[in-house]
This record gives sequence, C-alpha cells and structure tokens, in this order.
Amino acid sequence: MLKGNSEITLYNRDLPKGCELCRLGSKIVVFISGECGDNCYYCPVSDQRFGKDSMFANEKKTTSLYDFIYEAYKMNALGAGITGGDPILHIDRVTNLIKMFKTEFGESFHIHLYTSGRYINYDALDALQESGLDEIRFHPLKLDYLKAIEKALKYNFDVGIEVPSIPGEEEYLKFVIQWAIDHKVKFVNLNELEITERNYQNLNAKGLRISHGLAGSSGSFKLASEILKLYEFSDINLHYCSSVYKDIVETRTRFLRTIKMSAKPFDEYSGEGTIIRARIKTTDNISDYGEKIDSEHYIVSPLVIDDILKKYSVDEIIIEEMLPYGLKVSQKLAYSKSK
Ligand SMILES: C[S@@+](CC[C@H](N)C(=O)[O-])C[C@H]1O[C@@H](n2cnc3c(N)ncnc32)[C@H](O)[C@@H]1O
Ligand code: SF4
Repeated sequence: MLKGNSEITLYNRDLPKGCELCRLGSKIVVFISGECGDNCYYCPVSDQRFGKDSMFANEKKTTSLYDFIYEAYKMNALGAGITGGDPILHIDRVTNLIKMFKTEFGESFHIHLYTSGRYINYDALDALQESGLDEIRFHPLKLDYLKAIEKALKYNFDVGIEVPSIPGEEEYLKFVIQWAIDHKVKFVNLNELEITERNYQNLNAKGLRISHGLAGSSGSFKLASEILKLYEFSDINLHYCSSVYKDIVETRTRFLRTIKMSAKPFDEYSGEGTIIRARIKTTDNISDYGEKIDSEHYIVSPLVIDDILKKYSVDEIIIEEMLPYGLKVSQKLAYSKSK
C-alpha cells in the first residue's frame, strides 16, 4: 500500500530522516553557494543565485557561517539541509559549517547535503564523514555520476538519490531506481518538477506548464505515481514530494516554528505563517502596548488598536504583514487622522 496523501506526498515505506524533520518545518535551508559545474535545462535555482558565490540562510542573504547558527537558533532547528549550486565546490565551507552545527546543537542535529556527484572523490567523502554529515542525496543527471554514489556507499552516512520527475524521462527514472535497488541505496526521492523563472522557457518548449500551486508541472505527479506503483513492493524506499508540499508544509511550518521561537509579545500571526503588526504614528507615549521604533512610531498588536484609539491621540495606523525573517509582504492604511 502506498502511503501519504496522494498528490501532495506519496511513499511506499519509511520517509528518509531528512524528510521527516523537513515535515516538522525544523530544518534550516542552507544555500552554501550558487556555483555549479553543471547546467541542467530544468535547474530551478534563480538567476540571482545560480553561478554566484553567495550564501542564504533560509531566505536571508548572509555573509558569515555564524549567521546560519543564529538562524538555526531563531527557528529552534533540529537539522539542516545543505544545497546550492554544487556544495562540493566549497567543501571546506561545508565541512566547517557541519562541525559548527554539531558543536552548537549536538550530534543529533541531522544534516543532509545535496550534490550532483560531479566533484565527489574520496577526499571529499572523507572530509564529509569526519565532519559528521548524516545523509547525502545525489542527483545523477549524467549516468557517469553514479560512480560517485558507489564511492559514497562505502561510508557511514545514509546515501540516497533525489531527482525531479520529468514527463518523458520515465526510462531514465526506471534505470536509476533499478540501479539504486541493485546497489542498496537507502532511498530514492522523486520531486515534483518545479517550473520556475529560470527554467520555464526550456520546460514550456517541451509542452510542460505550471498546472497547480506556485510551480508544480503538468504530468509530473502522474509519472511519479505510476513509477511508485511499479516499485511499490520493491526493496527500496521511494518517496514523491510535491512542490505544493514544499510550499504549504515545509515553508509554512518553518515560518510558524520561527514565529513561535522568536516572535515579540505584540506579534500576531496568520495561518500562512506571516506576522501581522500595527505601526502606529503618535506623539503620545504608548510604550505599554508595544515597542517604540523611532521618535514617533510604535509597533503594537492589531488587537489593541481600538483601545489605543480610545485613549490616545493617533496620527496614523498601518497594518503590516511580514515574513518571519523580516521581509514585508504587504501594508495597509487602517487609520489616518487627516481622513
Ligand atoms: C536544485 S538541486 C541543488 C543541489 C545540486 N546541484 C543538485 O542538483 O543536487 C536540489 C535538488 O533539486 C532537484 N531538482 C533539480 N531540478 C528540479 C526541478 N526543476 N524541480 C524539482 N526538483 C529539482 C535535484 O534533483 C536535487 O535533488
Ligand atoms: S546540478 Fe543542481 S544546481 Fe547544478 S544545474 Fe543541475 S539542478 Fe541546477
């Protein structure tokens, strides 16, 4: 019997540990560098990031490895997923960060890493094992890269494969899954193909369109579910993860977790994991209600607006909606004295 809720997530056995923690929104997303020696026609990494040596902790641009530790504290992370580009191009940065995470949060802090396998050699694998890496996920976009997986299988960390489910690529997927079964790879994840600003021209040219959610491609789930059915009882953990799942479960639960950990007393939050605040312009002292941010502005909970309006002279109230890491997504004028 296949488990999960069909088009959102589907699997035949246990979920990989990295996926279980992602489900709880408890993994910090480490984008270690956008540099990569490959150029997949379906690569989803944005132009702003791809090929550039810049780092992001969740959605926030960072310049220091310590920022990843800070962000992990802010969301009470139980683990990290390291991605890029190809992180192996910055193996020293990766292994230093893994050691920092393990020292700060303990051995149980679960770390998985994505790579195509192109630059994997025994030196890199030795360094990853020595740093404490828990799980490695390969994307063998060329069959030649399977050699890297054979090497990794000699190490202690869990070895899996993660590839997009691209309509028209069923023979490739079947080959890779059979190879994984023959070589006792721990799991194969099939991602719903995401159509993004970077890859849409290539994918549209193949007749693929966004069919649901923000990025999910037509035909991708159908192909993955047929493949899962085919290997339902085989000796490999197979798992399909939709782009909707990434949006509504992984990202939203991560946002809510961050809010729970680091929200201020006056922050209200929505079901989508955004923070709702009221910015009040007044010359009165209303610091009992919230935080003074400059000579004439305070941030307070929208729930106390009525109370403040009854007692104080207010010039303007703006309701702001923001993501937990500070990016403002909307603002609305709720009250103006001049109107
Ligand atoms: C974007 S890659 C970055 C890390 C590394 N360069 C790699 O390819 O594994 C991260 C994961 O996304 C998967 N992936 C690549 N293109 C995708 C797409 N258009 N939709 C969904 N997943 C995709 C890859 O198989 C890989 O497991
Ligand atoms: S290997 Fe990964 S990052 Fe590089 S082009 Fe392919 S999908 Fe993009």
